[in-house]
Amino acid sequence: MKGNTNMNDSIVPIYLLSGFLGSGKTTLLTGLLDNWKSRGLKTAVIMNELGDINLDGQMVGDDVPMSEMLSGCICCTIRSDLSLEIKTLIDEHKPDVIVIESTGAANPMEIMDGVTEAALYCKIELKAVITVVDGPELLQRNRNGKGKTFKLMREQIKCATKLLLNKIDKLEPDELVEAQQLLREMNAVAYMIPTIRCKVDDWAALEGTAEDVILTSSGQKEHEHSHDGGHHHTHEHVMVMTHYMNGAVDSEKFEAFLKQLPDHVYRAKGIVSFSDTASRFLFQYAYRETDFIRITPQGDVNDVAVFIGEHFSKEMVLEELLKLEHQESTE
Ligand SMILES: Nc1nc2c(ncn2[C@@H]2O[C@H](COP(=O)(O)OP(=O)(O)OP(=O)(O)O)[C@@H](O)[C@H]2O)c(=O)[nH]1
Repeated sequence: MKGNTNMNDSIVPIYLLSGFLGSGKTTLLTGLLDNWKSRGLKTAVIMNELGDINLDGQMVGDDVPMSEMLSGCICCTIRSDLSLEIKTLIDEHKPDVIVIESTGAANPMEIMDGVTEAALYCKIELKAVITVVDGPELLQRNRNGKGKTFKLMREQIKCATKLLLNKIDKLEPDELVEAQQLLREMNAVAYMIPTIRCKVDDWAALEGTAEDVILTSSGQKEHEHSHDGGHHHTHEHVMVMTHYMNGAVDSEKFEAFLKQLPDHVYRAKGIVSFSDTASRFLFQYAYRETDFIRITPQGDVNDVAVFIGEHFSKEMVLEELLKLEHQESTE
């Protein structure tokens, strides 16, 4: 903190990133960080993952202060700690801006409460709730029955002040119109932009003003999620499986394994070492698509695979993984 003469009298803007699992929140975070950095702003990040390790953190540079809230969802287990996290980040790092990336299964209303609480003892302002929407997924979930997951998606859309309709490269023109209309029905006021890989040209429009947060958060009254007595969780049907890898696996066999995951696993990611390449990879899987990025992990990071889905067989996934590991150790 030497030489930091920041009086810290200014109000620290907070941005909340929300969106369903795999919609593109981390992709957007990377863009926001680059943008703020290029303007000389120091950003701090609060990340929350459902599961016990934070993989998205690997995508954030060493120079960005980051606080990780793991094992659970900000809104339920550690909601009151969120305000403390915010205060600690401000005291220790004096950031110009804070961004909170919430787990895809979180209800942003609860996180907004935590941010509001923090405002009691530090100078912060929730500037925008940015919800990233997976275009194809929205249309599909809207057509095929409207279960709990769809409800959660709608909550995230409803309380947004900024909506990114993402993955439009996977939509036909008429589907794009349909998705835009659907978003407008759910949220008539938010600023909305269609994007591919969350690419935004007008960052200023995304940063927005505080007024629109207040405007939409008044919708909170309609919101039935209660933490007293009933304790309804909007995401109790979401399952997570974490497996720490026991060794390297073959890259092609691993990719084939990902592509054959049960339908109910809608998200997987992790860090793997391949027996046929020298470096480690961050892998991503969302809706039948895989993505591999070569990485040099920060600090001591284990090889691990995390699977998120609704009621899938953890045993079956584990069995397949062990088979892949075993094949390599015996060859
Ligand atoms: N085709 C396509 N793929 C995209 C687009 N945006 C993101 N992706 C891919 O979708 C996957 C998920 O993106 P992330 O940014 O990690 O999504 P996320 O919301 O942070 O995921 P979680 O943190 O797991 O909830 C990655 O493999 C991205 O490369 C897009 O516009 N089009």
